[in-house]
Amino acid sequence: MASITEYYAGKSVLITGATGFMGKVLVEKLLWSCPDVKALYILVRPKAGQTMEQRVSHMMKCKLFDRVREANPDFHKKIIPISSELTQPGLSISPEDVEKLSACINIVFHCAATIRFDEPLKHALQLNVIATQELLSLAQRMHHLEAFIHISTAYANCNRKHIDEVIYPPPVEPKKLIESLEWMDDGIVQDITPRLIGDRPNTYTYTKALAEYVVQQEQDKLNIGIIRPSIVGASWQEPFPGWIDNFNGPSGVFIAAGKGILQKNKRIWRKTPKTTLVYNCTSGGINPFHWGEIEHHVISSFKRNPLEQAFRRPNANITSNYLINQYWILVSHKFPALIYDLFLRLCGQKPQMMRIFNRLHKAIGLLEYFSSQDWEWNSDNISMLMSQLTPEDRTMFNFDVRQLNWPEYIENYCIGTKKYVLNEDMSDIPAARQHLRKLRNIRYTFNTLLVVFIWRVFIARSQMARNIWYFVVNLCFKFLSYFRASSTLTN
Ligand SMILES: CCCCCCCCCCCCCCCCCCCC(=O)SCCNC(=O)CCNC(=O)[C@H](O)C(C)(C)COP(=O)(O)OP(=O)(O)OC[C@H]1O[C@@H](n2cnc3c(N)ncnc32)[C@H](O)[C@@H]1OP(=O)(O)O
Ligand SMILES: NC(=O)C1=CN([C@@H]2O[C@H](COP(=O)(O)OP(=O)(O)OC[C@H]3O[C@@H](n4cnc5c(N)ncnc54)[C@H](OP(=O)(O)O)[C@@H]3O)[C@@H](O)[C@H]2O)C=CC1
Repeated sequence: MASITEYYAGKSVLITGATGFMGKVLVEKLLWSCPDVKALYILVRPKAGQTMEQRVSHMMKCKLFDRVREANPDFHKKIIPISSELTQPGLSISPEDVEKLSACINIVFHCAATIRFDEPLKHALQLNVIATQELLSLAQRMHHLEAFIHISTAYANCNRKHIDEVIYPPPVEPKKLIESLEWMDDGIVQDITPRLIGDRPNTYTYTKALAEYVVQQEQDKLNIGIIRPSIVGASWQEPFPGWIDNFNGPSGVFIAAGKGILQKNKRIWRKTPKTTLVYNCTSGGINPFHWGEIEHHVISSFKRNPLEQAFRRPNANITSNYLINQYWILVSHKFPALIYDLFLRLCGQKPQMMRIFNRLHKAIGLLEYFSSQDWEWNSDNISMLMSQLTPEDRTMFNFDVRQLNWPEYIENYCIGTKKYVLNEDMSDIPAARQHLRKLRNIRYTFNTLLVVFIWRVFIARSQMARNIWYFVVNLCFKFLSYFRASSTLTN
């Protein structure tokens, strides 16, 4: 049997979403571990004032590609950008490019998607479902296609508690939904979205479920693999530990905790985990790690490697109690934010803390569905795949999460958010630690003054408080006298 590296030798691969988080990692891994791959065709659109070429050249300068660049400075020659806007008919690929792709592509990886939880349904449907259909049509024109790999999510079927490696019936027939939404204006679609998505939390998981069904419909014509990762954080080992470039999933929450703008958090649990080619890529069933443990390691990691200019000391206590949570939001988030914004206003600067907290609460609200429930994923196909690999491939393409040391992973993850998401320098850590010590002293001083103030107010108003106070002071005095007398006798 050919090894994976041998299999890719001389092959041409088409990748959508190559400029995204997962796509970039895939491009890097293919270039590194399959150096004889013939070409990687990537569908890219112009964006944010940058042409397709500028975007690709910028992407290839990313630190992620350091080892590939070092091994082969000409690696960019294997990357062939194809202009494509996935929301347009025919993916807006030129007829010449369609010809080219039809003639040479052997494997397709479909990573592109909108992963926003608050995406309007029409747009999520357009990108996650209709564009997938278009890509499948294109794939059918490819004369040498061997596999179509669709990247889904382990949460596509999050309305179920036990998720097998099968395609479940879709919540609605995609074709009918597409036809109905076509004539509706955005306002109507927004109004009926909650009814449509039903027991799913957002348009993302809903449209990803529809996309799986759409892909499965082509299984008689194409060799299809559906990959369902759960939550993808920073890189584990390759190309180096801790690489991450976004705030998605839990990363934004980690950063918020590290910056001290997440003092208390809602309760989080975690207990994660056959048509033949669906792969649930989850870790909970094999190497579980609970949100409570994650919290502990994230906080202690950020105390060792603090982020710059933290608002408060890293913290995030998990609570399931709604009232306690609301209390901490008020006391630990809103009140300090208000004071800080007032301070900024007095200094003639624009207030910003309240805005950051509101954004954070919105993000946490959207994540809460996932962080407060348990799912059980069957991952037999993943285990089977692992057992079929040669020992060399198992090392080169290591996805055995049993070997993952969670505390070490979380440490690298946190350092990765500091270095690659926030672009902070590791040499600033001593200054950041000094800043945390200053924050701790401010907190102690503030708390002491607060206690003294409250007590003084209380004493001034209540005879009973005064009596208790005199009783306690008297008791302390007596205890001290007794202690002094007994120590004089002993001497
Ligand atoms: C230390 C305590 C830890 C204890 C553990 C606690 C963990 C709790 C968290 C649990 C997380 C559970 C996560 C489960 C997720 C499962 C999902 C399924 C898996 C997937 O398929 S992955 C894809 C998931 N998709 C996402 O994660 C995207 C979610 N994001 C959004 O939908 C939007 O970004 C959001 C949150 C609605 C915000 O939208 P908007 O207000 O329009 O802002 P922008 O997106 O334009 O961003 C503006 C600006 O803010 C930055 N940003 C984005 N998100 C965050 C964030 N969470 N925290 C901080 N900052 C964030 C963004 O980069 C932009 O910055 P610019 O500089 O570009 O302006
Ligand atoms: N990250 C995670 O934790 C998980 C991700 N997944 C899945 O993995 C896949 C990739 O996710 P991830 O890399 O995190 O997402 P990103 O948001 O980082 O990347 C999305 C990619 O899709 C492209 N794209 C979006 N809209 C268009 C468009 N209209 N035309 C052309 N390209 C477009 C983006 O291009 P551009 O740069 O031009 O915007 C980008 O390359 C998705 O299918 C997602 O569902 C599944 C589980 C977990």
